[in-house]
Amino acid sequence: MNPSGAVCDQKVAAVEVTKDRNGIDQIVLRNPRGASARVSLFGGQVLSWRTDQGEELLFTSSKAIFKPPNPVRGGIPICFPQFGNRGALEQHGFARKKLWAIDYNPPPLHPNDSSGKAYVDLILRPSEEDLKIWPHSFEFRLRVSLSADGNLTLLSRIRNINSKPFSFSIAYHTYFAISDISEVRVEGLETLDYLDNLCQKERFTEQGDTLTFESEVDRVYLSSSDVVAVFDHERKRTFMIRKEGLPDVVVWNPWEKKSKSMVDFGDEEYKQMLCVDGAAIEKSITLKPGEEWTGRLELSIVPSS
Ligand SMILES: O=P(O)(O)OC[C@H]1O[C@H](O)[C@H](O)[C@@H](O)[C@@H]1O
Repeated sequence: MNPSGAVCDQKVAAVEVTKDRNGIDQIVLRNPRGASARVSLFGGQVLSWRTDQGEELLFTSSKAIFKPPNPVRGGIPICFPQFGNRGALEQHGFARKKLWAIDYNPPPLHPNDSSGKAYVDLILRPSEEDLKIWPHSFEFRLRVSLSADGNLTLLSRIRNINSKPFSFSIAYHTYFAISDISEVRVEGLETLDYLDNLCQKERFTEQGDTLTFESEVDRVYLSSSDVVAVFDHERKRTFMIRKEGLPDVVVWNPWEKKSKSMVDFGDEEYKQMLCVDGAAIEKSITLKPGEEWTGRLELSIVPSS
């Protein structure tokens, strides 16, 4: 481990700690081919994921507000312990607005989670304030890693260190950068039931073979398979989303009207983003005292015709 607590396999990868304009640490992960990822301690949020050609794969709004306590509009905000307004907490819970810490001594993981990867271990523990609004002691450990082939993995371990059970929801609210919303399609959600946030969370069944976009979409697909694909015809590439412990998939594009009502969204920028999240929302996860939940999201790209 280097003095920062960020870790890498020295032979193949590099990890660097920098500060953002607010003095908050950011960790830059690099692989030997030149792919990179950048993670902020604010929110434990991945803000950038680039190919070895330097091409950004995650969307960040040109009007994103980089000043805490606002979460950054883009990258991969973590919604925890609540998704959206499905509960008594603020929208998407508090984790995305908290300062996480580097975890210098994480409990061991499988060697496959480390070897050949650049990675950093982060931890979030509740503050006194958090405990007032959500009275459950937890440890949320997050490992963000970049593999030699440029895949980005977010591995979460959430432990109940309280004396009573608690339940939570979680989503990795992944803003993919796309060529144009009218050029993409999502596969892996066909025939699934979904809850439509645009219709008071009413339940519908997906009828199409693939999902394409012509207007605002704000849905939670239920119990999907562990692989979902976002095809971008114009860029001739496909994002592969592999997930474990995350049964649901959020699909969100605000379209023109809603994005115009958001102060941190640039004009027409809704065309260049699509959120497809690995999530556990409909059935919240319950942890008994001492229990731990593990969830994994792995993102990769493959060329397509
Ligand atoms: O603006 P935010 O709080 O970041 O939420 C952005 C979006 O997140 C999810 O996709 C919700 O389903 C949407 O209803 C919400 O608009």
